[in-house]
Amino acid sequence: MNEQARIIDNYIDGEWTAPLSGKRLPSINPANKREVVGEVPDSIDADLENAVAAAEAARVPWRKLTGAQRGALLFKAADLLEARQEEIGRMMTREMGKTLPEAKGETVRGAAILRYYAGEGMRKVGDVIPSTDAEALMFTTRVPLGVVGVISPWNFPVAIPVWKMAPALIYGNTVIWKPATETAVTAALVMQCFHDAGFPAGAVNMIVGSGSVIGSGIASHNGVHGVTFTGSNAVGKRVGQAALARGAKYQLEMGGKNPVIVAADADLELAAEATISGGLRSTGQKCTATSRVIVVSDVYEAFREKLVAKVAELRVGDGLQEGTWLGPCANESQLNTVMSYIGKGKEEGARLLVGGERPNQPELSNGFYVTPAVFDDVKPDMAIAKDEIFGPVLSLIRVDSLEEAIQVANDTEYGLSASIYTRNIGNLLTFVQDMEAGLVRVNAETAGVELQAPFGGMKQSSSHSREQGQAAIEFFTSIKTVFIKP
Ligand SMILES: NC(=O)C1=CN([C@@H]2O[C@H](COP(=O)(O)OP(=O)(O)OC[C@H]3O[C@@H](n4cnc5c(N)ncnc54)[C@H](O)[C@@H]3O)[C@@H](O)[C@H]2O)C=CC1
Ligand SMILES: O=C(O)CCC(=O)C(=O)O
Repeated sequence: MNEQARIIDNYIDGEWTAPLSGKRLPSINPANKREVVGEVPDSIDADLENAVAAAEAARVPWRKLTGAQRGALLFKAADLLEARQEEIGRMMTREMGKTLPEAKGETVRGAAILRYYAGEGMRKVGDVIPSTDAEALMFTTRVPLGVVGVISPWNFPVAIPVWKMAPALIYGNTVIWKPATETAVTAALVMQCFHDAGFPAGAVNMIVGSGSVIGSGIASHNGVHGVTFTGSNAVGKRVGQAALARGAKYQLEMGGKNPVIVAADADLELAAEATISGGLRSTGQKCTATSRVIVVSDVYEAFREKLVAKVAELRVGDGLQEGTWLGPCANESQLNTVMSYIGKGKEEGARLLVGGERPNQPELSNGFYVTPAVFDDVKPDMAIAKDEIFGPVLSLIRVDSLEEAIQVANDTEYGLSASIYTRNIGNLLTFVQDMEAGLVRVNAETAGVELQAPFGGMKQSSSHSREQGQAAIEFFTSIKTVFIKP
């Protein structure tokens, strides 16, 4: 990697390697589309072949290290990531727009994830099970899948790939990582931490290129034994089908249309703050972002007034500038999607109360900015209430009772995260029991994933698998049942 010019290479077999196509794609600053942050590889199948060969050659020696030895490398990578949080955070902000405090926070979170999984190298991997044969010893152990493909999106350029790569590596797999091209310079800085930590050649590799060539190539390559993906539903399904067709293991983490329910007894101040933080931080570009705000009629007007007043105060701007609360959309196509949903919302009869416009300050004119929007009078069958927008758009939906609130909240093809604001124990227990989501949160925003707990969705939000915490071992290993007789 050339640090000065930010010309990024692939990382294969322990070395930075130029793409065989000789071609690179620009990585653009969404706060200023004239600023090219880096030139990143536009790789071809032959680059992927080299990475698969390197990961395959490394896989037995890597598996044969002890968990403690692998863990020591993860601890080193964590220290480097943490020490470089300023540089990595700034690059993340320049590549995808989230504010610098969020970007640095995410980098530190990456270090915490690496440390958590470093410790996993010393924990138990199986159980002793009584055999029906009195002389035999029967137990389970776990073995790595082999070569794991990691396909990651641009919205969490550090945390998501790290929460996939760290468990893959600690359990003895080798890795081929395809980051999103939009954030591939940040990815290269992460990769440099693994390199500097001293991982053996081939244990972890990075190939940058288009999804249709490199992403799809990983999903369908017979030399890749497991594929873990986070991104859109449309692509996730294709990845899953390609892996299934050749008998590989796969894990998909996809969209959400996450509701917050505001009950009649809610602390409205807290609920409004959490709706804003959960829905609009990172410019609404989280799969756990709040987008449907379901409010019981007793407090509807009072809550709406608080919410709109607070949203109107949020400062949109360059994520590197102090005081910016909300950066631009990550890329032009994301901005176009958001603007088209704002148009659809108006056409379908919802009332735009605030935001939803391109800001008119001259200093923002070259960025992919949109002011945070709140729609009123949203009906559950409108597009803005059904589709994942992945932008700073909140939809207020009025209901008459908690029962109706939960029914509306569940009326979606997604089931990732949901939250409720209430102080009534009956309400919260009903919500916890009846809500169809992988993550349910009471008096807390819908976003906010803890690395030591399982994370994943129901319905179309995931392949029904879970990531993070102890759950990760289920994907990244296979159980082997051992029966031994003297
Ligand atoms: N669940 C989540 O965290 C995310 C959801 N999204 C959703 O997806 C929408 C579009 O965003 P995109 O960046 O276009 O997401 P995407 O699903 O196209 O991209 C995610 C990753 O998959 C790769 N990819 C693309 N096409 C592929 C293919 N045919 N085979 C294998 N890999 C492929 C991409 O290069 C990237 O690394 C967003 O508006 C949002 O709704 C996007 C990013 C993250
Ligand atoms: O809310 C978070 O911290 C993680 C969200 C996430 O996984 C995503 O947006 O893809």
